[in-house]
Amino acid sequence: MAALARVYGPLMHLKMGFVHVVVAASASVAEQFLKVHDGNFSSRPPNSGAKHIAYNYQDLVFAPYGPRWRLLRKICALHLFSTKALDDFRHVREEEVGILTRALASVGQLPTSIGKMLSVCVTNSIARVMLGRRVVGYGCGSGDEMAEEFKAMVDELMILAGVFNIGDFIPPLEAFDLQGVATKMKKLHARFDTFLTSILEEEHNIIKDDDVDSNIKLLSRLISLKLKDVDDCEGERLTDTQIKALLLNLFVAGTDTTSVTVEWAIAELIRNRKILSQAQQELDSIVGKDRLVTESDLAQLTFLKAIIKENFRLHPSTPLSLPRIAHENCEINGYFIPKGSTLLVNVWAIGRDPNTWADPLEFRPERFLMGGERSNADVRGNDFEVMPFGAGRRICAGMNLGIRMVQLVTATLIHAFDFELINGQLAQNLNMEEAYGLMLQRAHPLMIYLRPRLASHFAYDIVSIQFMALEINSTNIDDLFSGNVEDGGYNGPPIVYQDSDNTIIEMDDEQTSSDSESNVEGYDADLEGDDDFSDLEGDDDE
Ligand code: HEM
Repeated sequence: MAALARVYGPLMHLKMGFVHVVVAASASVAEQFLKVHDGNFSSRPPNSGAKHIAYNYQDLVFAPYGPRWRLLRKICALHLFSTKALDDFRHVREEEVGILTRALASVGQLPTSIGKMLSVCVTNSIARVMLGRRVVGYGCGSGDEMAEEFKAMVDELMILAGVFNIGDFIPPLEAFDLQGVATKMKKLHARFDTFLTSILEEEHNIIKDDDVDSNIKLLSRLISLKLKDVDDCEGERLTDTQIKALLLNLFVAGTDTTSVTVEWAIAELIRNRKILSQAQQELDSIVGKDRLVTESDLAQLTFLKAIIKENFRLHPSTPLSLPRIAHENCEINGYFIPKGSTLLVNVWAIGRDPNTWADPLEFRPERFLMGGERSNADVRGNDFEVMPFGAGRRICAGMNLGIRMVQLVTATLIHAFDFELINGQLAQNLNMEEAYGLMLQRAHPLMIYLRPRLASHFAYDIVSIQFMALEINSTNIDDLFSGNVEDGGYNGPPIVYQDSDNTIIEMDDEQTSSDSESNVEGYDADLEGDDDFSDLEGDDDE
């Protein structure tokens, strides 16, 4: 599509089956759609994934713009992604990144598929916040059925989401399900629903048992919001189905987007050694070599943040963002856009547009530093030249969490390790090919050796855990500390903790062992409403 735009211009019309698709491929055209005409493009087009997997549009990602979307979005903005909510769970992310670091350090001389490890770290960070438990382990061939099932479902969902389903573009053929996509989606939905229903039922029981601490988990908070009215949502109330759909969204939208971004960043840094050592110098001077990076260090890591922005420019994890649909006819840059057209914003092409960026294919974080060509540019939807999270009303709901996680994990990895390619491969020959799909995956997963570079006792042997704040149940404590790969838990040397009085506690062996029917509503039912959420979004200013 980027190549087509070079021939046909930054505003293109494609006819895909019965569907009119318009593609925006320059910053100024994207601004027209996502700022000037954002209200007209604030729903997503109908699609089989939303229907068969996402509880028939009962989720946040695909809900039509209207009261249901507003309710879910407000709940997320206030309870999940506000600065306060993110700060409350900062320790969980730091602990999970600490566990990742330990796991990577314990791999020793073996090559590591870094992307897989990153995915486990991000998934568990979200799971512990939402559910109070980890759901995937670092071990392979895990004996933990739930973890195995979860991982298999997410992998299958990613494959199905990337399939070009003919029925979505030629509606009369939808019923025939020529590729068998809808059938696979329905089966996958049933598995997800069993998984999510059991989690929800368990949580309902805990709340009935009057567990005072359970409200720490965000899932309990969501359940407690079920009976409450939320302003401007026209009496729409949260249902169990919507809670399950939201959980599904958070795991699917929040995990691979983040881990894939970090994997690209590490690949870029391996190819650009000078930039890597400049970042390591910054980290050594601000964090030192005796501990891991924390979220409170991030504000001071100016160069690291420029690296992350440059990486978002070149490797946005959803290269065509998520589609939108025109609610009414409109005119953009003199072109008539008919009602019902699908909008794709080519975020990938915009980030590489030679009319905007000097040497667009070069990895040059300095462009985002003082005196650089885009020193003030941000990636939060205000600058249309670089918008990995989209923009406007439907901008990524988890953006603040995504940015924090990408910054923290990338900073920790480059601070704690040096990287070496396998088989004596030269950095300049590293294959940077991209795979086709909804998500911008690497065609060749990054395989590397990791060489620890910090004082080992502090950085790799101590994970500072505040026991009081931990929300993991007993089963999952086993997973977390298990030295047994078969359990799907952490497999490394004994973990030493520091309690709140800074007393070092070494864990001994004993301690270390171990309604799926959607509430179907007319899709077009509630496209009205005109809200600006700028006041509600977590203001996670750098
Ligand atoms: C590097 C990390 C991430 C990237 C690059 C990313 C990117 C995006 C993009 C491009 C969109 C579509 C925006 C639009 O239509 O304009 C989106 C939507 C969304 N994202 Fe993210 N995302 C990331 C992380 C997360 C995380 C961590 C979560 C939650 C745990 C999340 C949850 C969502 C949700 C719920 C939506 C739908 C919002 C709506 O339709 O109102 N994302 N994301």
